[in-house]
Amino acid sequence: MTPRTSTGSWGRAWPPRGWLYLHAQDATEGLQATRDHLPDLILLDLDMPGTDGMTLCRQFKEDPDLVPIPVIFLTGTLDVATKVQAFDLGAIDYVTKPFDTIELKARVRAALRTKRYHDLLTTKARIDALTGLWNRGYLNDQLAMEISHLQRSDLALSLAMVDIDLFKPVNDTHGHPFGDRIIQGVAGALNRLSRDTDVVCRYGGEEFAIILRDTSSYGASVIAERMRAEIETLSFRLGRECIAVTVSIGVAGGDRFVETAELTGDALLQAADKALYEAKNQGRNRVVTG
Ligand SMILES: Nc1nc2c(ncn2[C@@H]2O[C@H](COP(=O)(O)OP(=O)(O)OP(=O)(O)O)[C@@H](O)[C@H]2O)c(=O)[nH]1
Repeated sequence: MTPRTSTGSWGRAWPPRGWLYLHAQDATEGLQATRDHLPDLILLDLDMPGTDGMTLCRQFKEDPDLVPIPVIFLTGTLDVATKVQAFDLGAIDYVTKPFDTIELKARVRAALRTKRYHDLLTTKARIDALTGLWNRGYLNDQLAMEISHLQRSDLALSLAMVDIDLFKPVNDTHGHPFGDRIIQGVAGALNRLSRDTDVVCRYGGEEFAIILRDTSSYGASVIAERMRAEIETLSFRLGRECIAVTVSIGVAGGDRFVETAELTGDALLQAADKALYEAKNQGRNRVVTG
């Protein structure tokens, strides 16, 4: 059964204008709707046909994709032990029926505000300060998530590791601040040449990693070659001098793994890293697909 958008049984005052309200009849439908729509907030009853609200809340909180979504229990159950259990499971609020619509809306607004702060902090903690790209922690999380999605679908996934060639001499000759400008310039080019759905990260130092969603290893090698060629044309001015840099790129695709079980984030990272090492060995400024 498909959850419907509606004004629910709370009359015309609900939902407030501009909010989309999805209504599910039971836990199975609720879990599916939550996975499909990733709502900003969940209002959850305790007594439902089949699985009860407490069990469903535990399922939300055990799923890495759903755990950040605030859950407000909306129930007729008044006893303190149940309330404590709900909060211990991760609920953000507990409202008992009959409730006042104005108060409920205020509690929903407060929960959404808290979620926005949480999202903002989470995002900030995952951004590399020098380049504005995602950092390594975010890459690892996204890679794990993408691979788990991949194992449930037919979509492709590739990873490219990009490393600036002979960067140490650039730093040693022209200084660290100039080296930083080059890292920023290369980061900007990688970002420009990626699709919105790609995840471009600074992996560390002068190394970058790009998750290419829905892309075969062949497609990824074409994109990587485009990036390599573009970066080669960049020129960084320092006084009267113009400095150019090149990058080596290692590409690994999920399609190269015969056994799906062997495809993990670490395995894809290792395969891309091995290809990068090979690109360096072959003379740098090239793309190698593993
Ligand atoms: N300016 C600057 N330099 C950095 C940063 N992080 C790492 N580096 C420098 O990047 C250089 C990396 O050098 P190596 O790992 O020896 O590699 P490379 O000289 O690029 O040589 P190949 O990778 O073999 O082509 C080191 O000198 C690091 O100090 C940073 O944030 N800013």
